[in-house]
Amino acid sequence: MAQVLDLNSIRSVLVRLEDTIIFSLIERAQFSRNARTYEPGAFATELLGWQGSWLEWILLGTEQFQSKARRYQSPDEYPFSKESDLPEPVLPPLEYEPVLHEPAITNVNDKIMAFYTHDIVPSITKSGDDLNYGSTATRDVETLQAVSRRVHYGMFVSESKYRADTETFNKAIKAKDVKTLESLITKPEVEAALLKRLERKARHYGQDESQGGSLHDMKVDPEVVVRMYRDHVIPLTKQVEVEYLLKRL
Ligand SMILES: C=C(O[C@@H]1C=C(C(=O)O)C=C[C@H]1O)C(=O)O
Repeated sequence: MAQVLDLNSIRSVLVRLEDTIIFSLIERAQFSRNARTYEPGAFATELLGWQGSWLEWILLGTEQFQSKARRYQSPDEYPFSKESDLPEPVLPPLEYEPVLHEPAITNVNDKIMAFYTHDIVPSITKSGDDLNYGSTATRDVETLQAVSRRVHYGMFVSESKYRADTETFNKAIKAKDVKTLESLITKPEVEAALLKRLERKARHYGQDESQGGSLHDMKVDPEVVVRMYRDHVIPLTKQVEVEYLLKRL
């Protein structure tokens, strides 16, 4: 009998990542849109002969260095770059107690990159170009990695739910019944509480209590944060949960 995986402690990680993600969005919002950061073949090609975007170049370099520090041997970390482009760690492998079912692991970072660059960046930044391409890409990488951790943590949620009711899940998995799996993993009350908490946090962070008002430059629009979770983060987390279950047996 597989060991119980405590869903409440898993959910507390998701709550903590809300703060990380809101603060990383606030940091990114300090700079202009700097659309050239995301354009393949813009200045990154002139400068580096790199065919992708400046962000992709910075992301690859960051992930290659972090891969040497064993980042991607952790079961809650998934790279945006191709695994074949990442070097082996310089540190010896850590012996993790296997929690996730390895063949069921899925990587949806391409979808995270798409919604972040096409929807979120334009929603939290002022239009224009302030030439801060280094800071822009650095803040983008921090935000993308935090959102990636949050979405892929859905596999731990899924494993916990699976272990708590294996028989019910096995029936739906064997029937490839996606609708039933979606219904089994969906907790509307958890989602509703999360969106309310998120709105409160985003409204509060960046406030200067001593001045009684908000530091306008230190904030992101709480509605954008709520929309990001409602329309992208939560649906993608649930997709990860279902895709994980479909490959669980
Ligand atoms: C993450 C969970 O699974 C689903 C996804 C949620 C989310 O992404 O916030 C919240 C509740 C569930 O619908 C959970 O049950 O906590």
